[in-house]
Amino acid sequence: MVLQSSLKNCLQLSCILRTPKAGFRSTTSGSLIIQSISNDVYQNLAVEDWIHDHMNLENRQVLFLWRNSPAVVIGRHQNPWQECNLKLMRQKNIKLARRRSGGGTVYHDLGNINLTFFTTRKKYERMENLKLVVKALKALRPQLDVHVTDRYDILLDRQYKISGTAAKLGRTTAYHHCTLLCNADKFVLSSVLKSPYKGLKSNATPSVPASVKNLFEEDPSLTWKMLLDAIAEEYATQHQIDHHITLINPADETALPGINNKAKELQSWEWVYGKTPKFSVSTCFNMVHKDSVLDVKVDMDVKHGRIEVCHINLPEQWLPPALCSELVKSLTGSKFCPNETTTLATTLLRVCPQDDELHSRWNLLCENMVMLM
Ligand SMILES: Nc1ncnc2c1ncn2[C@@H]1O[C@H](COP(=O)(O)OC(=O)CCCC[C@@H]2CCSS2)[C@@H](O)[C@H]1O
Repeated sequence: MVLQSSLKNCLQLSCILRTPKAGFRSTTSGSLIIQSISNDVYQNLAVEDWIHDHMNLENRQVLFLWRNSPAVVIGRHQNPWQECNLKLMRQKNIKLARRRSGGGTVYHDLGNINLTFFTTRKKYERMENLKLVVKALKALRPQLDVHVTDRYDILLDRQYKISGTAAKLGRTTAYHHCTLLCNADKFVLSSVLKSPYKGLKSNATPSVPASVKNLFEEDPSLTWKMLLDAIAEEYATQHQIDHHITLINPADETALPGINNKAKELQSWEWVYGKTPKFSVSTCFNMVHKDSVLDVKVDMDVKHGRIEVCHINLPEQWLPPALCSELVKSLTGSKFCPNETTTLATTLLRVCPQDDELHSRWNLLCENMVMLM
């Protein structure tokens, strides 16, 4: 398989991809296999958006191949607080992305391949695409026991998930995308996909946890490049095109006009957290102060990622109600986010009465509130 130089290809691609949406080509063999040169999850999701919004898929189908540096990708209608361990992700520098398709939460790193199949809405066929992937795997290693389930997972050895699927159906165009676990970090995968929250209630789509396995555990002689090539080969055969992969640079505004704005939007707090369906948190924590332990109960309603209603229940003797309601007042309307809460707590503590005892109690309460987020 020849991977041509990215620059040359992006220039070619700018001509191919920028065929006006209304433009019409009379053959179906204009199908394309493209691969991203970026490992940035937001840029790669932006490529999906771009193709979905700008390409005429009437006479051409597109297969997009991409890999990301460590990231957790939640579905369009999911709640990140419910699906993953955000604190651990911040510590490990693992990005959080919300995709435009529905479904559950998955972990990506360079040991995971993503495949996006673009078609018209009419030709959208998830089962056919997944069968193509299975066929490619079998062509490479006939002994692999891989099959597609009725929920569009690909299983290895009848029990281990190696691929998860999601889709976006637009008015005229559609895409189906799936993962393929090659040698992703399974320890990180399972630890980041565990939420520490107990009292969280929401109608957000829940994920369906599964036992996962990497293909390379089954056959260490495989490489991700071999898998990509095998899939490209099978796609090319089925679409009667040449099997070469065209490299694409998702930061290339000339080839993909408007792409950088799409990536920016996908990275914004408003999209990633703000699109979370309304949820509530009811929780308790202990505050150890001097020799006593105090139980604090907190109830919050969160809408568009912002605290809409907040109740903090703690004894009047411990903190004057006026101080507690100052905190509640500034939390209301603010982002359900540790950074924002830390900033507003710092501001509040500056105007707190210069009483050391009260100051330290209030500080303790603020610290505990930050830890909830
Ligand atoms: N990378 C990867 N591949 C396969 N399975 C995974 C992966 N990461 C986690 N999981 C397992 O799947 C469940 C969630 O399964 P669930 O069925 O809830 O969700 C999915 O499968 C969604 C797939 C989305 C694919 C898109 C393609 C391009 S961008 S993301 C999770 O709890 C883990 O047990």
